[in-house]
Amino acid sequence: MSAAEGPLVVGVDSSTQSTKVLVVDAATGQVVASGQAPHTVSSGAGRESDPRQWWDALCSALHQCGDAAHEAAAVSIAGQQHGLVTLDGHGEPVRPALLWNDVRSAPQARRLVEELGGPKTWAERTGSVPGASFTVTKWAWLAEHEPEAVRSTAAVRLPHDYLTGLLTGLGTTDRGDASGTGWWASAREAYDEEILAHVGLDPALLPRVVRPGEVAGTVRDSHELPFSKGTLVAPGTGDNAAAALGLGLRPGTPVLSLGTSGTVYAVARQRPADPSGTVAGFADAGGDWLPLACTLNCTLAVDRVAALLGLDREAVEPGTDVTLLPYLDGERTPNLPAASGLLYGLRHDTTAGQLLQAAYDGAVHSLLGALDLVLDQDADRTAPLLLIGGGARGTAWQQTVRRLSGRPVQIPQARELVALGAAAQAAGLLTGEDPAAVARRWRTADGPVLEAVERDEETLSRISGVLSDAAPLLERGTGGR
Ligand SMILES: Nc1ncnc2c1ncn2[C@@H]1O[C@H](COP(=O)(O)OP(=O)(O)O)[C@@H](O)[C@H]1O
Ligand SMILES: O=C(CO)[C@@H](O)[C@H](O)COP(=O)(O)O
Repeated sequence: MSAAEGPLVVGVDSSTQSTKVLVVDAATGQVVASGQAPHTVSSGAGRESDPRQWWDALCSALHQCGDAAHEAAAVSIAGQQHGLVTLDGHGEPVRPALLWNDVRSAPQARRLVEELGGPKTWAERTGSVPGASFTVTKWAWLAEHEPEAVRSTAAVRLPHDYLTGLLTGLGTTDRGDASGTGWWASAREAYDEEILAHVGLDPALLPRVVRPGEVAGTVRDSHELPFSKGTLVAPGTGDNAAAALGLGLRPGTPVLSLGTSGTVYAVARQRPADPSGTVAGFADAGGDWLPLACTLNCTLAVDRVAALLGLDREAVEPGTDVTLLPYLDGERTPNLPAASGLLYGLRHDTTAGQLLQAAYDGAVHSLLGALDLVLDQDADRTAPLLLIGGGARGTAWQQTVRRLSGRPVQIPQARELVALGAAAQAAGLLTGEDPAAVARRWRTADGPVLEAVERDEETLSRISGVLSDAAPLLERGTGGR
């Protein structure tokens, strides 16, 4: 037996690049064991992953935790948002999942927005104007390009629903992840039958939306997993909503997450409805909301630029006039799905380190541009930005965010806040507490605060200028996609 004070809980983050598992002492928040296993994502025109690989990665990461997972009393799965998982009558994937960063459904997104009343109507109805990341546009793309796959589909799931379903044998989701589909009416907190009918998706194929604090099921007999039979399974949620739980976030505190995606968000009491489409009006995993803006190009894009230059990711040099818009995967914020990377202002004396700094600046510019739109009128605009995600460990990321935001930046010492948020949700099932209160009790957000420095307005306006002058090129794309 472990020397834990309380029952053990398991939190899972099944994100784009890997699965991370934490076994946590519910009494103290101490991480007693952890595991991680990678995923592969297709390259080329689309971004797809085989859902069975997420399950294998989960099994592998859990086994790395040894006996601790076997002792756990509850588990919760958080996952990358939006991905379209199509299952056949035997629960097997019909085809690989279409991921959040696959921009092939941009034409379907434009068409759906037009056909069903325009951006304002969509924002009022679902909280968001769906872009290519949203599940509804991926379903529309599939119906157009692979109608036989649609005909073979007996169940539609999001990544976290798929894994939760394999644990429990039941089809469930939660309000946080459901709000990223584009077929969940945020005003009514129910599936939107009219939108579903419009895209030809039978609501019977969708999972039941489990309420916050409700048990989604129990772990069924599985020789593959180190869980005990009967371990409670929490609703789970999307990864950003889980990180909000994991930070014990209170309304109005801004978070900037640097991972495969870049995201900026806050918890809000008011239901968001941004007709510009920049802010997605997600529900959080409790009873509140999670206005959020997301970029497709964050740590991977900057790491790619570093690799092209043959530099370590920290080898930045200051003093650049070069602008690099790192839209290697197309972009979502700003909404430029056909865009590719753009370099402007190169001179004989530009150094490789300056080019790398320009990539960081370009990635952070997009996120900070959306920050004011994410925060509502009650937010404290001088409060520290909480910096999380794999990139938050990098000095170049920390200093770029600090310089371009002009705000204090707090770096929580706890790592893996998505998995910690899932663990807090699992702990809440056992203790009856609000999961965000559990995370506050665990002091997950504690960490050093970097003082504010003067905001680098010159760089911000130079990037904004290039972005607006290059708009026709970026909108048109290179034709390669
Ligand atoms: N020490 C570090 N400094 C800067 N970046 C880092 C560091 N460690 C990891 N990263 C970045 O973190 C990214 C992964 O972040 P993570 O939040 O785990 O991603 P995701 O959850 O989207 O899979 C990697 O792409 C890598 O660039
Ligand atoms: O699409 C979004 C948010 O709307 C992304 O944030 C995904 O949820 C993927 O997350 P990571 O794998 O980067 O954590």
